Amino acid sequence: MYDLILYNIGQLILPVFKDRPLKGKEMKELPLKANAAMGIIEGKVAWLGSSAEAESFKASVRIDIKGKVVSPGLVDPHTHLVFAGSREHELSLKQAGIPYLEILAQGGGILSTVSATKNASEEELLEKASFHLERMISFGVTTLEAKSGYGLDADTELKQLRVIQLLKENYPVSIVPTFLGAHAVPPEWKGKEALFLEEMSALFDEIRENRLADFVDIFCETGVFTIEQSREYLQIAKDKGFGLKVHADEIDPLGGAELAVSLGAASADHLVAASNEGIKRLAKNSTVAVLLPGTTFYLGKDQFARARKMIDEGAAVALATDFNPGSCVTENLQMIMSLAALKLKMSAEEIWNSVTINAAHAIGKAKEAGTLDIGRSADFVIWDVPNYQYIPYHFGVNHAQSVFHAGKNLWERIDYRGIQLSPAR
Ligand SMILES: N=CN[C@@H](CCC(=O)O)C(=O)O
Ligand SMILES: [Zn+2]
Repeated sequence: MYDLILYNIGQLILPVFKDRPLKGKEMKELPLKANAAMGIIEGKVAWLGSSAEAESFKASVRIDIKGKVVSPGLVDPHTHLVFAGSREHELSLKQAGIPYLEILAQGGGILSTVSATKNASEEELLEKASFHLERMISFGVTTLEAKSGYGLDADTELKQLRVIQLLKENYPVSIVPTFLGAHAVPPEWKGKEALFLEEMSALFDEIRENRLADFVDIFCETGVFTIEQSREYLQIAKDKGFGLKVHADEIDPLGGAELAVSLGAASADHLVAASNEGIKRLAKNSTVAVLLPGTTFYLGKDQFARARKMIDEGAAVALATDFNPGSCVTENLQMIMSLAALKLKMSAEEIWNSVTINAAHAIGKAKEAGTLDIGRSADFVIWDVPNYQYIPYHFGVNHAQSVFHAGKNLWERIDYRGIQLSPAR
């Protein structure tokens, strides 16, 4: 007796799980089951087969998918979910051509969100993050990463990490916390970056003991932290048992990709300016290149990350929203899938692998998330589309019909109910 049977699935998307991310040509393989059915017991996938076979099975609930698409729950491996305030005033600065790093250097950008976040209570941060998280879920996300990084002092960083813990307790989705205390240099620490990093690394033990973060990340960029500062900081984190992530080569080609690979980081993120050498090293290793085309789009740039070169040379690529209040203000991972098709020239198969299994590898969750198989958590999305290629193709809207985590329905689209017009007079 199944708790739930889905039948008449037009295309069931089943990305391949390996003990490392899919690389290069492997990313073109996207196994699909046609006329499929899936049985769920106690929140786990208990059976996968054909719709015809499922007809005789007993189940508490049966859902007719009507030939549409079912995929694993999407995985968003790079978000800055917890912050206060918003920065719409920066739009006109951007339109006036003031670069992102210049706004930051003038004390705006990340630093203006830092002031707002310092002044917000834990409850206020939780309420705002919950709002954004619910939106992410509505777009089909059931596993995500969430970073701190808008505190840049012990109290506020820990406050953000505690809010991520509360989100984990409040929502039946999987959230992977990352400590990004090294997100910017606070004005009072300008010129004393190494000392500031010591201050942040002094928090590692407390964070580890209280299981407040799985990963440590750093913004390695011109005017923020150098390669050498980043290497030293991340090495300490690694020695303490954290997984590593790097905001790498977003704007200038500093060698962040090379750094991430040399430290065995789980991911190098952004990579818009990654060098040929950096791409070569990614291709030879399993550090996932987490690409954020929404950020390039939102910053109004023409030069996108060289995803084609990365994949063609054999690297593992994942995609994320980078949801944050300054450089990419969207919770919509489906929109990122469209940008990946249009701006990164990725195929639909590569895109799906990038928001499922490879995204899960980038945050250490590939054994639990990113594909569907017997014994795995039943995290899946029912999509109101005729085929998997349709989602990147029809952009800017929400194609999710129902979102499930561990067999539980988290979100359901409300259909158009019609408007009662008063009779014409
Ligand atoms: N580049 C650094 N950090 C974020 C942006 C954060 C912000 O602007 O508030 C990013 O990944 O894009
Ligand atoms: Zn980021």
